[in-house]
Amino acid sequence: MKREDYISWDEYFMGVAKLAGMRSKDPGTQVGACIVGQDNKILSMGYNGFPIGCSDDEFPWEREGDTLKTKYPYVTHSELNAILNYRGGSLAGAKLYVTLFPCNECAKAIIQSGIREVIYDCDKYAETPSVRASKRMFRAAGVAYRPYSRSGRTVKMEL
Ligand SMILES: O=c1[nH]c(=O)n([C@H]2C[C@H](O)[C@@H](COP(=O)(O)O)O2)cc1CO
Ligand SMILES: [Zn+2]
Repeated sequence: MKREDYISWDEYFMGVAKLAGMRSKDPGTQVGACIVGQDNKILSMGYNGFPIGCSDDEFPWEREGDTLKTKYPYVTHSELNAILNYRGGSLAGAKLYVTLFPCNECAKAIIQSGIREVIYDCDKYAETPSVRASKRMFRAAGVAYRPYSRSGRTVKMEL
């Protein structure tokens, strides 16, 4: 008889997104994303980090101060990295699992890439103009978004 305590699709894909986020060097917020095709096959993953060639040890991870001395102008968001990492063709009809609600810049890339559903975990920036703009664009473009429903399952892995 088959096992009954296997993880659900949602746990699997959000788990993969979380694991991707664990690669982030950002001391503030680590974000992970996982793009899934309509057939439940993983197409791409990403996390927030500096572009190729922009050293994690030379570019700043600061949140505050002179803009050019903060991470914000340089960091690539997890969602954009996941979209750009995909080299297989079209993402039309795909789903995006992401640990943090996408900002307005990622929302534009999500819509334009043809992703049709966003499943997010944390929404700590919900009241910011950026996230409010994302939701407005998603609604207008017909991109569905829903909060990930945590199962409460904890997974321990020896790595
Ligand atoms: O959607 C997102 N995706 C994403 O990867 N990020 C990244 C950019 C930064 O590296 C970090 C946010 O940092 P902070 O919370 O310290 O402002 O998360 C931030 C957002 C904002 O919603
Ligand atoms: Zn973003």
